[in-house]
Amino acid sequence: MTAAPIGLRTGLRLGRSLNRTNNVSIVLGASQRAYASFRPLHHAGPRRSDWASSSRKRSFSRSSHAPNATKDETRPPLLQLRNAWLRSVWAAQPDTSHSGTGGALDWTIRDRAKQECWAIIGPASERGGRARREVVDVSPHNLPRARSGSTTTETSLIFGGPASVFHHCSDQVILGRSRPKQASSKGGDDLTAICQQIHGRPYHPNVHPFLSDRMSGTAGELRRTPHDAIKHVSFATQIGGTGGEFVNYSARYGAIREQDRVTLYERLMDLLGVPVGLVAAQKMLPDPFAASTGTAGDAVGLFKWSSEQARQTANERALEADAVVRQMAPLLLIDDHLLHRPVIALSNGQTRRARILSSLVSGAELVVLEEPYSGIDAGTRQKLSQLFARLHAERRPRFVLVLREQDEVPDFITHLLRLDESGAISHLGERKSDDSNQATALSHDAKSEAAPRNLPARADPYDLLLRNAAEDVGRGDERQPPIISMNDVSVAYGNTKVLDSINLRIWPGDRIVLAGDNGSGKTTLLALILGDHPRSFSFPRDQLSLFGMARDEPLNARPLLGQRIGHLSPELFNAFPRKSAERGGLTVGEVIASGYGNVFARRSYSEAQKQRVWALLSRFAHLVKSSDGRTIMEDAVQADRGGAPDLADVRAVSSRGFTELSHGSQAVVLFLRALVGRPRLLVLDEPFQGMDAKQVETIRRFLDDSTARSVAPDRWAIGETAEEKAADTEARQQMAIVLVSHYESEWPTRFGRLIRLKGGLVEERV
Ligand SMILES: Nc1ncnc2c1ncn2[C@@H]1O[C@H](COP(=O)(O)OP(=O)(O)OP(=O)(O)O)[C@@H](O)[C@H]1O
Repeated sequence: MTAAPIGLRTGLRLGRSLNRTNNVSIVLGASQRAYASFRPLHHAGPRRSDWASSSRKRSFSRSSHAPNATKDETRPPLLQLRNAWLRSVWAAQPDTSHSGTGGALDWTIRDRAKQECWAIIGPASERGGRARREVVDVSPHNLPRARSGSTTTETSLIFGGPASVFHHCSDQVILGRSRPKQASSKGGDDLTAICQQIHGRPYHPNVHPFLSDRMSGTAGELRRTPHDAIKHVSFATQIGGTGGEFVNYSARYGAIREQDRVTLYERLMDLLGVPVGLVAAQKMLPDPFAASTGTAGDAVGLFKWSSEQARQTANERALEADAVVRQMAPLLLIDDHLLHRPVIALSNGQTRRARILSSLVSGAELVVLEEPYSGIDAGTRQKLSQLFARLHAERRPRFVLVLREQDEVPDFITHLLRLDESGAISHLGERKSDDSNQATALSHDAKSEAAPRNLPARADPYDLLLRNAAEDVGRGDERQPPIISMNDVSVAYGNTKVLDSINLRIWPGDRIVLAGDNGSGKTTLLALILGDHPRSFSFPRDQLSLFGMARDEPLNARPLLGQRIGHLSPELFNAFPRKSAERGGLTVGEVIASGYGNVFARRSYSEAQKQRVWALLSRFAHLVKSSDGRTIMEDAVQADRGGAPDLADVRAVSSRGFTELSHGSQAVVLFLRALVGRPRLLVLDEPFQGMDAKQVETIRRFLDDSTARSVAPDRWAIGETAEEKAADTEARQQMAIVLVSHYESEWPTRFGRLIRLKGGLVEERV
């Protein structure tokens, strides 16, 4: 749930490399003071509706193009694909208005506001995900080439720039990105640079017909590039670098470095072409909000205006940009406090909203939102849906949503492109009346967070938890010393209180759901429990005790704590080192074994530890799939004996390279890593992200069966003898578990405690 830097990928400009000098500090101080006293809200900036019409007057504005100028029927389509060939999308079933055969896709997205809004739905599996990405990012290579002398509309690519150079780039031109995404080979940086120089020019009117008038317009301000007009905001799980290094995801809890203090407001202003505050300082530009010194010094110098008039002009532009930011931010539930918070400090959900805001502020005309609801709390999911529906209906901008198959489809979606596990298009066209696909989930009571994800229907998870609590199921053993104890613990950043007087005990055997809206303090609380938060060192033992000791006790040193706590979170998933096995990366078995001591590298392990890794893996190996979606164990079983898995099968899975696995399988392996050392506390923060329904169900069943007073016989016990198995069962029942999930439907059925946070306070306690 930690924040990631705001979406530079969505078009925010990268600042110049930081060059801190004494001068910068002086100017920065001045600009911050000036800005602190600056209250641009009183300024009568254009209303959002005026904003579009006044866009041509304003040099920074990139707002939508005259929204209602054309009738729906005559509007050029937003997307028109003819005979596009997609490698991963191997089959398609035509319907009346859209068709595809084999890998060749015909698909039109018309600009019909309320009547047509598309979602692309694909499974989270590696193969399904690849097909999904290909549909969003059709590459020029996939479109048929122009036939010489042909007049047919199948002429698919028209390059305004040097096509040959462009052709070599792995450029994506269709729905999502309109600029080179990555350079695939050595020397790619050069290619990328060349492509970036020309990226505005190549475009294909048949693919994005709605851009035609912009491109042919003679007035300078009409000549918008696809890059300006189409934004791709991706929240899909990003797997970290392949260099094998571990990324320190807990850095945000500590003192934020000066250069990382850039606020959301400063990022957004920069996006509108108005660097202010720290961004201005980093770019070594004068700050338009800085008070004029009125001295001759204004005429010269790196951080000075050339004249008083230049300063005034810049100030006026800055005020206009400020008005735009402040009008749009509340739509995304971003208030003044959040606007002025360092981007790095935003919570996961806040970061996602900020990235959507950046695409809106930039004036994009078509925004492709990938997995916009994951990591977002139920209430906000509902509000976001209402916002998207309203904006799409008004074409400010138009949206295309990319969803996983387990996501709910919001009501305003009228058309679907649905891909199945194998990459086949199972539906392309209007949403069928019976194709509700959990759409009603968004209209559920927000507090219940009930948003089913293709999981079997069952009793209301919240009611189930209350019943468990009443029957003492999922409740820890309070006769034993608590594992974690917090008394009146508060955490504040400056004046912002993030946790407020928290009192909490976690007992052996507890099964706790930690709930709360985005920004309510869950990650911060977990960071204290995990001992990752620097503040955890400052509390005396009677305020914060981890395993009966203060955090700074030698017995709570990081490696020792790592042996007692198993942990999985989206941040750990993203940060885990990934290097291919050929380059010395970890195998599946080595990743699981790295859970002993919670390290992120290969170590040597005892024979007993290896045996446990294999024994644990044997229970879950059937869930481990390679990146092409094939179950490794099944392959082995089918090819060899067709029988139950034996040690050879398990070893085959264990020796596979971790990076060879699908996303969901990597998450399963990291779950086993968290378990392997028989931790006394298991912290599972959104553990199911990226897993398919079968993987989620199996892990949930494992958690349920590991709860004391389980009704099911323990089929997960590990050991040779009955005594060993009993000891293993006992250890799992004694393990306390804290789970965070924004989806109630993912809660295991035998949890018996709930802590719900709101604004840093405990709002509900079961
Ligand atoms: N270094 C910081 N400076 C200022 N505010 C911070 C800092 N770090 C976190 N915050 C704020 O603390 C609040 C709690 O953040 P936290 O990440 O704990 O929320 P969360 O409940 O985990 O949210 P989410 O569900 O979105 O992940 C947020 O409002 C966040 O902006």
